[in-house]
Amino acid sequence: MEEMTPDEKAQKFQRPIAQTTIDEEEVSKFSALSALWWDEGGEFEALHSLNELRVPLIRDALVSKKTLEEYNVAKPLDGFWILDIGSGGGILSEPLARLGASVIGADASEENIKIAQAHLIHDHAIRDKVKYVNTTVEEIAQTQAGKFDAVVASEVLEHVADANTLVSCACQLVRPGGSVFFTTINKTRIAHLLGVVVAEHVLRLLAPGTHDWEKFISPKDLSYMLNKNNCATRLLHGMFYNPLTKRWSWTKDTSINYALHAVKAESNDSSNLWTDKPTQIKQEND
Ligand SMILES: C[S@@+](CC[C@H](N)C(=O)[O-])C[C@H]1O[C@@H](n2cnc3c(N)ncnc32)[C@H](O)[C@@H]1O
Repeated sequence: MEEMTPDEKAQKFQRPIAQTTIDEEEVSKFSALSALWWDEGGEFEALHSLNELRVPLIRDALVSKKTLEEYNVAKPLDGFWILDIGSGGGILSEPLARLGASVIGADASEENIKIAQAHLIHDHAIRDKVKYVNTTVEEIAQTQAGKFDAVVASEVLEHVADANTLVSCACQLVRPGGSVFFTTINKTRIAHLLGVVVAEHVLRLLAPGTHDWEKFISPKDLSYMLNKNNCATRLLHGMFYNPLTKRWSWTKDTSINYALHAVKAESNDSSNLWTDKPTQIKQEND
């Protein structure tokens, strides 16, 4: 894949923030599938099983291992405010609330929000811990800057009109010292072959047209955007989906799916961010 020159890269990421992250076609696609969010063996099966990786990843990044082991707390995320951007049917918001977090799930699709609310209402243990709102990250950023301990955008970056805007707003919304988490798809040839051609057209794991390779983003570019917004990448993991077992596992290989955790600087001093790059970024094959 062709590398951009530093000048091209700066131009690409320094353009003014777009008005909206919404790609209407993408949002309609998910609205049309909204009845299927909680069919655990259906269209969103891979998102349900992705919880096995992403929920512990978020928990362990926010709460130290020592605290988890020594205190054996049932709700380790008690007291944490988490914004789940592109929350869909609430597949990730709900387990985060079960760990004690107060969660705002925001989705651009009204249908998704209704499904998420309808599912939540039956769960007495967490129904007061989650609030779903039909809005975008840029709207929330106008009033809630710095209010969240963590902002999560899982499997969302590859569906928005402007990833740069989403990343910038996510970084505004998190408090200094807080965390941002992304899971998404790398912009590589192998990701196109397996993530689009095989997953959508051969194995039919996803509806054809679910993903557009043009919207995929490399961990390098994502880290660059985060750095520009005062957030330093702390952890980068590849994720592999086995279509036979329908399970995910962690892998060093970030060439297809990956998870990234970044932390916002405590002050506006970004002078140390460039030295904080994860070593695994050098290993990616894009
Ligand atoms: C692949 S789903 C991921 C859902 C959820 N994060 C999960 O992993 O279970 C992508 C979601 O992002 C939402 N979405 C797309 N563009 C958005 C935007 N600009 N702002 C907020 N949500 C958006 C879609 O409606 C859809 O629910």
